Amino acid sequence: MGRWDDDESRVRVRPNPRGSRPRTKDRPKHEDAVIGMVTGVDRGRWTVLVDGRPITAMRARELHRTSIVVGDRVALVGDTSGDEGSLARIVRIEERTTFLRRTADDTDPVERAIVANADQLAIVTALADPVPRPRMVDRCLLAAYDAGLDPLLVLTKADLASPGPFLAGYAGLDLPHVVTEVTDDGVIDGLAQVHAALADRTTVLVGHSGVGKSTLVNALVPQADRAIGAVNAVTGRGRHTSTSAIALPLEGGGWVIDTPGVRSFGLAHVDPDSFIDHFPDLAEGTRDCPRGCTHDEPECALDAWVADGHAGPAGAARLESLRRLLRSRSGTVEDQED
Ligand SMILES: Nc1nc2c(ncn2[C@@H]2O[C@H](COP(=O)(O)OP(=O)(O)OP(=O)(O)O)[C@@H](O)[C@H]2O)c(=O)[nH]1
Ligand SMILES: [Zn+2]
Repeated sequence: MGRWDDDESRVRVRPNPRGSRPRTKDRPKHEDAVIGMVTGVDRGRWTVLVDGRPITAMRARELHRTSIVVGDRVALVGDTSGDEGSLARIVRIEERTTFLRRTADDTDPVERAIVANADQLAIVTALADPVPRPRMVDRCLLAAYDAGLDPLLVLTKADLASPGPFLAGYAGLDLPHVVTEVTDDGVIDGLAQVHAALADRTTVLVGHSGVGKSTLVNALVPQADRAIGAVNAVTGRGRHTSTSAIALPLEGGGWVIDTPGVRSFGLAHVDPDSFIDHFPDLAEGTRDCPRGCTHDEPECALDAWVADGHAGPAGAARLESLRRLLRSRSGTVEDQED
């Protein structure tokens, strides 16, 4: 895995793996609060959108170090005018429907919260230059399933390589995907399909450097600079100096959440016993496994099941991928591929 940027909130692992309990105890105190959505976070200041109006806010003392991330719905009190220099106070975080997070690596217990309330994870992968990394994609898929987000593959640079071979690796999964390429006149072919896949949804975009994610975000949200301007007015920092997530509104409805600092997902917060559930193309093959099978042991029934062709031609690679993730998670090997 690559290096990590630390510009995200850190939270300690909690016993509840879904871990997004709202704080309800101080609810009656703030009946006059207004509710907004967090669209950006930077150095202890949150940008919260209320009725289309960006408001700068700080975290109320009573929330202590509770992490508040992009996508969170929060209650604001104090100066909620959004006027220059004004500062509101976040006094409550509404219950989260989903919570995407990661750890720095597969054995590090410190979680980084990434995004709340998203419903889709778009894994942006170039078909060439840089070459696709199926293991990295598998890791993202696992993180998406675990967080309760629907995965979407966005395959870029189709002008350089055909999507067929890469998609064949996922034949057993029937993953939703869109394919794009920048044409000679600078237009993105496939952009309409991307728009359709994102419409009215809150989609987190992740991808390695150079896959064409910025190209895509700029095409999807041409007014991105203005939207980002709201954040800059608050922090005095430009987009390119910030590595934290930012939510951008899509014209027809829905949100795109760009995550410049996130290149991969450490999975220390995910129970290894649940990994197999996040490989739906393999899960069925565990019926004949011995009780308590880790699926990375000689008695595992998956080998025979995959060899019999039940998981299709991609089965062996997917099983290998599952096992590499399991070994990386247990700390026996480091996953060098991503
Ligand atoms: N051939 C080809 N090149 C593309 C395509 N999309 C983007 N690129 C190029 O790929 C390079 C990387 O694109 P970016 O959009 O900057 O990639 P990124 O994923 O945002 O990378 P970072 O900015 O490093 O995070 C640029 O030179 C783009 O012009 C495409 O569809 N085909
Ligand atoms: Zn097994």
